Amino acid sequence: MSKLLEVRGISKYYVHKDGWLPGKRVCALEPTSFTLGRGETLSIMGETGSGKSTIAKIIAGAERPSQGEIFINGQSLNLMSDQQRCRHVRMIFQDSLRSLNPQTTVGKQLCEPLIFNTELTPRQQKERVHNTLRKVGLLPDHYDFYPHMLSSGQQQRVCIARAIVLEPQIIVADEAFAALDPSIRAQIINLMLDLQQDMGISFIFVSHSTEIVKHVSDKILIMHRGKMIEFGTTQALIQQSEEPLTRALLCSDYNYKVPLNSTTKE
Ligand SMILES: Nc1ncnc2c1ncn2[C@@H]1O[C@H](COP(=O)(O)OP(=O)(O)OP(=O)(O)O)[C@@H](O)[C@H]1O
Repeated sequence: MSKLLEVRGISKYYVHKDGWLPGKRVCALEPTSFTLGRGETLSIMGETGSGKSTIAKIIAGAERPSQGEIFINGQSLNLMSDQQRCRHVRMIFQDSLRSLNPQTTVGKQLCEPLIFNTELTPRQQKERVHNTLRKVGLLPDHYDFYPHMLSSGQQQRVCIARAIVLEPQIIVADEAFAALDPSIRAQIINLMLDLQQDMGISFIFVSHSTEIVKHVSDKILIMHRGKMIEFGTTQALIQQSEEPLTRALLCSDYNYKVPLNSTTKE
């Protein structure tokens, strides 16, 4: 599998602006490195506050790392414009359904990334959006619908359409499907896997669901208090890991309690 993404030593410190200790530096992510191949799926697991979303946001460009660098096809993301980065990596957020604008039609919302990031003419934009709607199992007619005219499953498909309309190489989904009804969630995950097959997209999922992680992942990264505990293929981690946290997250028959003081290091 050819290397698409290389994450090299990224870390993140936040400085508290208010609260009890203004000015205090908090380490959300210690230097972390891993790679991902084209068309592969990586899941990031770990308890709350362990740094999963921080990794996701840094890869998607929503946060800057304090240190380290990320390469896509050997090209540093630091040296790319926002436009270039958008064409490589797109993110589906936890509250993606709420990120749809209720006052704008689906078509206009899907055209927006094309207007800002491509040279396509309005006619080509519309054509690309129609094709993208078909790819996610919607109809070209949905172009003129407003979000409230769609079911939650259809709205989620619009969010996926918005992520793939620029034909990125990587999609980062941060707990994007957790709030969905289980039957819709299964359909949406199968849709993502079909898109991966058709378009060769690599996925990075942040997930708490062992079942989903085992079903979709080629590789898994386990986080604890801002530190990478383990990174490896799904099979290797399930069959060979001796890390208590990995086994607790992946093997339901393993009984391990995450220490109560397992908040992020300061
Ligand atoms: N903007 C911020 N300012 C200060 N601290 C932050 C900020 N964003 C995240 N943190 C802290 O960094 C740590 C890691 O947060 P992160 O959101 O990456 O965790 P997570 O593993 O995704 O948690 P969850 O599963 O609950 O979403 C947490 O302690 C969090 O409080």
